[in-house]
Amino acid sequence: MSGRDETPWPHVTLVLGGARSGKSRHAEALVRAAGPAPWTYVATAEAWDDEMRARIAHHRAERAASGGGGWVTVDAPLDPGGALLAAPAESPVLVDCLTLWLTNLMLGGHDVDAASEVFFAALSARRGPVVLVANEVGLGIVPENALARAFRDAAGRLNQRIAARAGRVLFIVAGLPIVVK
Ligand SMILES: Nc1nc2c(ncn2[C@@H]2O[C@H](COP(=O)(O)OP(=O)(O)OP(=O)(O)O)[C@@H](O)[C@H]2O)c(=O)[nH]1
Repeated sequence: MSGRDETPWPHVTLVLGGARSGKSRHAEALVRAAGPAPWTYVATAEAWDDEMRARIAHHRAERAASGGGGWVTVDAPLDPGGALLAAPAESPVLVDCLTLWLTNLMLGGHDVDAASEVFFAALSARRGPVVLVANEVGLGIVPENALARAFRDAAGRLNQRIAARAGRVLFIVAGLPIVVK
């Protein structure tokens, strides 16, 4: 016995995929289909430079176009669990993306295990549907750099832990979903 809470999360969907695989678009559609607005978009990305600002503006415009004003965006680069708990009860929530959250934690020198437990507790407490987006980062060659290897391992472990408890897991390839669980 690990002593950890490992109860399942039937209300959680994990959407995995590589960069520009179409996972965000697919996840947004799942959230819109999961229940009426408001749909909470928990963003873990930070706009470090002009390219990222443009990327974020593009995503916001796409959500406005597809969601007709139904999306509420919450920035949570370090505490997506807090944003989950603050979202209206029962309403659908999207967290995009866990891998960037992990990056923020590791680059900021935070305790990844402790932060993960806080996030998992928030997932357990939530009743409404939650869609989590994460990158599948381990399909390429082994990185030469130790930090990149540690990151790749941490991302894979996080995905496994969430997939084990999520009610549904999808892998998006070239815009198309493969049902994993
Ligand atoms: N801060 C902030 N970030 C956002 C917002 N909308 C989207 N993002 C971020 O944009 C990122 C996803 O965009 P991309 O990097 O273009 O997606 P991708 O993972 O390469 O491609 P796909 O697999 O096609 O989704 C996520 O990390 C989001 O957090 C927003 O309104 N505010």
